[in-house]
Amino acid sequence: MIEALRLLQARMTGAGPPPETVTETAETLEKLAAALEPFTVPEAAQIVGHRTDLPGRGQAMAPPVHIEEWDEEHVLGHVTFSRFYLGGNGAVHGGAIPLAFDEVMGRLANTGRPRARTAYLHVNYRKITPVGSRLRVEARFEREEGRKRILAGALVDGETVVADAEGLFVTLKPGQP
Ligand SMILES: CCCCC/C=C\C/C=C\C/C=C\C/C=C\CCCC(=O)SCCNC(=O)CCNC(=O)[C@H](O)C(C)(C)COP(=O)(O)OP(=O)(O)OC[C@H]1O[C@@H](n2cnc3c(N)ncnc32)[C@H](O)[C@@H]1OP(=O)(O)O
Repeated sequence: MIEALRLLQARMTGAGPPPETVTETAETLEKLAAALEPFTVPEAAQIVGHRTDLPGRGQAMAPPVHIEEWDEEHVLGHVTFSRFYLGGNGAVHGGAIPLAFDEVMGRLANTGRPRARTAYLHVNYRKITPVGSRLRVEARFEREEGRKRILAGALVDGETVVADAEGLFVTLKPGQP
């Protein structure tokens, strides 16, 4: 279902369909939304966001980062930004890149350590990030200072770093949401 939605997002973004196809598509989507409505559940019971075995934990919003290596110190993976993530002129939207970093660095920050949330994410856009290219995703745990965890990440196209990031993740106090 999530894979199919991702495909739909990409196809819809890239489409210039005739009015009758637009109407038909909208009706089909409304029917699908209505079919799912009776199955609305509390957050803890939903599938999306909880499937750590799926790219982006099953969130169709998050770019589909495929994790290849993952331990307490580093994460390695790859991602291809589909047409859905297009900003303009073949480049990925600047807001989609932090989504990928937050997902990967947030997951790393929360691996083998108490829960932490993103306090900041500083992203450097070094080159345009091309839509449709398979990119390497890297993240590493840099250091810990009390409740603060500093992580680094990079998005690499071949040998070229297209974006890199520093993230601060702060350990949550008991009872902190
Ligand atoms: C969504 C996941 C949730 C968390 C994970 C849960 C379970 C994990 C399980 C599996 C994980 C799998 C995947 C995870 C994938 C993605 C995770 C994404 C994570 C997120 O996407 S999460 C959403 C966005 N995130 C927020 O929604 C945070 C909103 N915010 C706050 O909740 C507070 O703001 C908080 C808690 C951050 C800090 O608040 P606080 O009151 O507890 O602590 P305080 O302010 O005292 O800061 C303590 C020290 O950090 C320094 N400090 C703080 N902020 C700073 C900043 N911006 N710049 C520079 N320094 C800063 C202070 O200066 C002080 O430093 P010092 O001690 O040296 O003075």
